[in-house]
Amino acid sequence: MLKVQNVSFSYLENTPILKDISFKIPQGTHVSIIGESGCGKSTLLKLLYGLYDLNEGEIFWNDEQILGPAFHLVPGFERMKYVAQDFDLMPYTTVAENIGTYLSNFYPEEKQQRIHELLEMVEMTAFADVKAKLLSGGQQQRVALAKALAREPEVLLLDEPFSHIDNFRKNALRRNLFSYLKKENITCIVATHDRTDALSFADSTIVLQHGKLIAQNDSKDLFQNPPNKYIASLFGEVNELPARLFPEINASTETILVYPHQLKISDTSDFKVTVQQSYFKGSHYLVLAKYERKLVFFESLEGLEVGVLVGLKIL
Ligand SMILES: Nc1ncnc2c1ncn2[C@@H]1O[C@H](COP(=O)(O)OP(=O)(O)OP(=O)(O)O)[C@@H](O)[C@H]1O
Repeated sequence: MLKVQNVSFSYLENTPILKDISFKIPQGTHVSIIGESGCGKSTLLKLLYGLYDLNEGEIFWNDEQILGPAFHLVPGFERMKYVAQDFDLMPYTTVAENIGTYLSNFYPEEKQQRIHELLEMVEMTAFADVKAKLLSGGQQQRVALAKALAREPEVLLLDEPFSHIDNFRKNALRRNLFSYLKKENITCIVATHDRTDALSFADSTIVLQHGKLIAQNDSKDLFQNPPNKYIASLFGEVNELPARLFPEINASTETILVYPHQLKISDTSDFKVTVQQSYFKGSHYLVLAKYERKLVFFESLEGLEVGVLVGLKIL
């Protein structure tokens, strides 16, 4: 169990970055940390790893306290691995050697076997003998992941781990990686801007806003019942509309949050919007429309002409 208790931190005096953060993460759980840029996601991961000294509070992995550089010559908690946004590879060393950095040379066959397994997992076998500096950003990111897993950590901390990887590889890699982590019971915490990391691969999600933890919940619950617009908007476009526009539902609040996929074109609806723009998304169009002076997003199977008036209801 990872226990974070009332943690506060600032890089500079009088500029608090994280404020009174507390949460618990059971072993083997996958958690995503989401929040707008600059809210403190990377900083939180660094604190969990022990890279900085806390101003207040405590962090424990089981019974062991995670302490910062004031207490350790080499910062970083040894049962964890942290993959930063800058990958931290040795540029003039091959991919295979980079992955094997933390593996003992005492058992060369086992070492080669393990490197081979990891190369396969991140689909980099063909690049085993290529020097890291010659790789693309996405390839470096995959090597950094493999390197972090070489000596299995108990906790894996990932900062935007798939940000440089193309969609096709990203999905395959995510499936491989997260099923491997589950099988090995490795706890994984991912700071991310990608809603798929949270929705498809995380058991629960922590939401930060201005350095405060404002929600920690099952990822699906947070998406389906977002407590506020900030949280809903981290998952994509969202409309905040007067509840009176939708007599078909019995809302207890004055306004309601509605995702674009929850709105449907209806000729009989009195809630009429004027189409401004249709954006093709592959399987559907995201339509931007105006209701009075407010922007409204909804989905449509067909692109709609600019200026057309359509009625909308809730699905
Ligand atoms: N080394 C540092 N010294 C001083 N301030 C810093 C340092 N690193 C980050 N900050 C500040 O701390 C705040 C939080 O930064 P952090 O990188 O944790 O945010 P983030 O949520 O990970 O952002 P992003 O999503 O853009 O990566 C920002 O205001 C940033 O400017």
